[in-house]
Amino acid sequence: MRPLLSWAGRRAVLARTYSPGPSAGYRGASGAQGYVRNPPVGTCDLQGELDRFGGISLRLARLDALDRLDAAAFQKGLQAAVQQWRSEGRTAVWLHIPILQSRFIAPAASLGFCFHHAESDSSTLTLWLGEGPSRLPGYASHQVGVAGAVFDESTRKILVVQDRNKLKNMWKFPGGLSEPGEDIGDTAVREVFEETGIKSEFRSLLSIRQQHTNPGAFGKSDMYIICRLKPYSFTINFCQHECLRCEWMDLNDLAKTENTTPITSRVARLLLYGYREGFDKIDLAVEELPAVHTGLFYKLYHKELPDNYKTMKGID
Ligand SMILES: NC(=O)C1=CN([C@@H]2O[C@H](COP(=O)(O)OP(=O)(O)OC[C@H]3O[C@@H](n4cnc5c(N)ncnc54)[C@H](O)[C@@H]3O)[C@@H](O)[C@H]2O)C=CC1
Ligand SMILES: [Mg+2]
Repeated sequence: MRPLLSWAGRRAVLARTYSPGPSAGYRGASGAQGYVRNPPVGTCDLQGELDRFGGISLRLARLDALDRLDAAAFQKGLQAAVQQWRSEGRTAVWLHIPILQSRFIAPAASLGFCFHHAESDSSTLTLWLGEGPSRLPGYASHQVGVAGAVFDESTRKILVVQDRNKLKNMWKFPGGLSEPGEDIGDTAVREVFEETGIKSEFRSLLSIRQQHTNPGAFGKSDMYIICRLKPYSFTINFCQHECLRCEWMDLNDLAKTENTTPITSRVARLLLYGYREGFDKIDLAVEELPAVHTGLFYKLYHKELPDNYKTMKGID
């Protein structure tokens, strides 16, 4: 969550606080423009940035003096800062701690901060200062897995694998977890290639499964998305670490076999229906559209609109 302020604007609202120093005259400067020169050695200069929700973001990586500070002095400084931010009516504190400064996590927790999330090199803790229960948004609630149903219309064969790491060896579609910033279709194509050696291209999205407290999702929920892919190579060279078997199987056989998972069986029947009646009956196609607020682009998946609805011509 980045403040929507220019650097000059942000400087104007920096909330600067000092813990009580040994000598007189060093008090916490209140007000948005507070400033104190030459803070005494051993004190803690905690500058935060105001966000658009009235919260303070405190990034320890940007504070040079912290290298020489011990946990107790940090706790004192943070306590004074929180007190001041509370009196100024701030709603929350976001505390970003680089992994090498993790000694500051426990002092923050003792003041009521809780973990919000962690990345490989940092953690973020929050403290709600506003009225009533916290309105801060939680972190990620799902992991996203994507599989590719690679279907060759000319032979009516579908690409299936058996997972080496499962207790029961059932046929399923190759797939795996999406990487940060990766489009759903790109995950399907990448995972299919990594696991089977088959090259393919994205055609459509076929189904979405949501499952809570999935054992492989570190306590989070799992979103498992199956895409229809079209192959453009056919020689299997499967990954020995992940797969036990890999085959091109007749789609009818996959739709009928009991040696598969319920979701694979259901999607096999869906594909059979699309193959016979037209894929427009089952496909969620993708289109890229511009986002209004960010200027970025996103992918929208939905059933194809009839032409007259695309143009809205001849529609009341
Ligand atoms: N119903 C179905 O047909 C199935 C659906 N899924 C879904 O597929 C997605 C995940 O796909 P996967 O193929 O499992 O992921 P993946 O293809 O991204 O990674 C699987 C590989 O990661 C490694 N790995 C995973 N956990 C590990 C651990 N704790 N320690 C060491 N290595 C580990 C192993 O090498 C494993 O073979 C999820 O969304 C899941 O719900 C998974 C299995 C069956
Ligand atoms: Mg996999």
